[in-house]
Amino acid sequence: SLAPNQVQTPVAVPTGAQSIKPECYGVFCWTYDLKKEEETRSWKKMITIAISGAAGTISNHLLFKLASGVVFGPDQPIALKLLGSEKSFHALEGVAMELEDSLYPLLREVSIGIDPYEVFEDAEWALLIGAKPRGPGMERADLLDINGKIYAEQGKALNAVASPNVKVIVVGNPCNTNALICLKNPPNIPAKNFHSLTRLDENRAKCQLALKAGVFYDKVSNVTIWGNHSTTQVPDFVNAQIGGVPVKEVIKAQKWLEEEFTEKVRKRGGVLIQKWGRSSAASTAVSIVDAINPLITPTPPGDWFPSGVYTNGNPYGIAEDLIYSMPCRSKGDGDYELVKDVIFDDYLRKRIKTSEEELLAEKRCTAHLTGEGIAVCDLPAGDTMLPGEM
Ligand SMILES: NC(=O)c1ccc[n+]([C@@H]2O[C@H](COP(=O)([O-])OP(=O)(O)OC[C@H]3O[C@@H](n4cnc5c(N)ncnc54)[C@H](O)[C@@H]3O)[C@@H](O)[C@H]2O)c1
Repeated sequence: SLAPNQVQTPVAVPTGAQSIKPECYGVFCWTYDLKKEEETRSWKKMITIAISGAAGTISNHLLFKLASGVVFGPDQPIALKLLGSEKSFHALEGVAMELEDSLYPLLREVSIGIDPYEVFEDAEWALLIGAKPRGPGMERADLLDINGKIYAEQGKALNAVASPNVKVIVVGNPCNTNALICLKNPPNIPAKNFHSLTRLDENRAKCQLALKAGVFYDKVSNVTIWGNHSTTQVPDFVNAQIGGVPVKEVIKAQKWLEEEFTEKVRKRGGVLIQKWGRSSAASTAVSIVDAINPLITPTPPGDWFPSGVYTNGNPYGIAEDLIYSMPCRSKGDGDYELVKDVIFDDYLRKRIKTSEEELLAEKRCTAHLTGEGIAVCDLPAGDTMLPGEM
């Protein structure tokens, strides 16, 4: 008999060579009789999740979380569609082999490929992680162009073959502008469905506030990361709470909050690279799970979560037509609404503006990829892109 947290292993029903789908991988090519299994348990309808950069370091942590059921639930069978680059195709096969060998009952299909028009077919979630790293001496404008082209193409592919209501989370950097480019290319997918990942920054901010206040992380709520996933981001201690009380009433150290806390969160990625020798991967994968979760579960009353979303009709006066991280609430249906009751002071306003200016400059620099004419790269002085996470 099965313990309550176990799921019965499915029985593969091979129905002959004709049932083997050419695009699938290994054991996942067998056709399972899902209908028959549904009679014995109450599984939901299978969902399809596409992941780009699937042979990369972040994905290597993320895929096993998705397959285990901790993200979408123990009654949610999934199909994984893994997109790699030509260079990473062999590694992608290795990833699929490891998924096979993990015997996850909920993982019903795995397919791998390098053509987004094939891999993104019917995707209901697209977790776009694949990107070129910023090489030594590479200018920011070059990185925006190289990765922007990848995201323009993937946006077009999503538009052509994914589910029309696909939810897209862009992780590959520079993730806000990549997400904007991606959403500009598919005319049929609502702009509201596109997110850039700032959940890692939120988690880092919560950790630092918990450390300073001497409480566990779960006491910290209402943390917003405003703006770009870069060193201009604004971790908001003005609206954040600890145990339901404003942070400023618990941590009575304004200078620490304004300077040390803000710098620590903004530069955490770079410091981690100095220690680890590579960019954060495990905690990024965890933060992708943490970014999906608030979209599929109702936000607890009074709380919110930040996400890089489209600034169409935002109540904060931030320039329209950007992907900018702002506080959101969700009913758990995959959609979200922006939070209206936030406090602004001069400190926040000024910094929110700086991040906005950076994103506007990134947008001008990628105009050729969004259909808005000739690109002009007047990026602000000082390298504000997260060191090493590029
Ligand atoms: N938003 C965030 O909070 C955050 C945090 C950490 C890292 N990142 C970013 O995530 C991205 C991935 O990081 P990683 O550590 O997994 O890198 P990685 O280099 O280990 O993996 C990236 C993978 O993407 C693949 N790839 C490149 N171009 C591709 C394309 N056109 N289509 C599909 N796949 C392609 C590469 O072959 C590689 O396997 C980077 O851009 C990094 O800067 C974002």
